Amino acid sequence: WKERGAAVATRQDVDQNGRPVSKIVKKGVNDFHFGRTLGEGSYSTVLAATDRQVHREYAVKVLDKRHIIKEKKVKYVNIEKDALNRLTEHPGIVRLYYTFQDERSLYFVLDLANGGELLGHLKKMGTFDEECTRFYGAQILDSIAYMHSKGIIHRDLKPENVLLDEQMHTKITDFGTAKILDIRSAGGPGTEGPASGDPMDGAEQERAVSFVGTAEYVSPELLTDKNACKASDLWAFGCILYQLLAGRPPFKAGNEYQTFQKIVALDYHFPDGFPPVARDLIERLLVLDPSKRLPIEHIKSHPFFEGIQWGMGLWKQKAPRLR
Ligand SMILES: NC(=O)c1nn(CC2CCNCC2)c2c1CCc1cnc(N=C3C=CCC=C3)nc1-2
Repeated sequence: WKERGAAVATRQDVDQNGRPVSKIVKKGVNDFHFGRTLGEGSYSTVLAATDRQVHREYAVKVLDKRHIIKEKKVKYVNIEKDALNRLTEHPGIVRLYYTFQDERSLYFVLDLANGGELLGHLKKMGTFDEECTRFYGAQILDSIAYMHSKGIIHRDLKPENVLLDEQMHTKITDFGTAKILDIRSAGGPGTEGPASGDPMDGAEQERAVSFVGTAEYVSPELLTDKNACKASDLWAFGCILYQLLAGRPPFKAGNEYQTFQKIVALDYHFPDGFPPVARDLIERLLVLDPSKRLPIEHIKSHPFFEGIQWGMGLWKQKAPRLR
């Protein structure tokens, strides 16, 4: 694996004349004390780890080289690393600090989210109230907006991949199934979306061509024409909002195939008492035609998010007590 773009650690040192110098030091596995297992994948294990020099906790994702090659996942590993290297300046996304490798494994040194998964807290509570749904929904949306501005589609957004840090703020993780769009549609000056602001205009630039995702949150376009686009993340976002308030995802059946049938038929219902303003927003996200889903800027100004302070204020404020 080429170590490209990975940040390396620097250590403040002094030269022979006592002048401060920054020395590039490459961290290695011996620089960490490994602790509990946080998660396991088909070719990776994520462990809590403490950097022995600076006594700081991280999550270290250990990827087995032989497994990656055997399961033909080299492309996915490089996409994950490249995606994470593009997403280093947002509080709502697990940050990759640096990578290193040894003979057997690759190591991704990442933010540790000590608060566990949003899904775990939802299961404990049953459902979230509107205030909590508004706050967590806003943080997730703000992170999606940042990802999309950097030309990254997550493609597997779900409550299991929304982690919580010590302040109970969200951190989105697991970019192993992300899609990196070409620079023209990444966002930023000169690559703004067309006048309509519709995330799907110029769709030929924004389409990705491979199948990924978790059944309950997969968008209809991924099932019908195998194409993911930025609006596919907004479909998953609509499913997450519904699940926070209802305590279950909108599309769930006895098996994956039946779940897929419900999705492409838009076969879902709101439980009695579901908050009407939230229902209005979700109905504008769970739309079969991706080009007709509410674009992010319109979601932010929807009445459901009234009172949300978008931008850094959202990340500085105290998280509401879960109830
Ligand atoms: N696949 C990953 O990159 C990844 N997987 N995990 C653990 C998973 C457990 C199942 N649900 C999805 C996440 C992590 C990361 C990134 C980096 C990362 C940082 N902090 C945590 N923290 C956790 C704390 C308690 C329970 C689970 C995870 N976990 C991870």
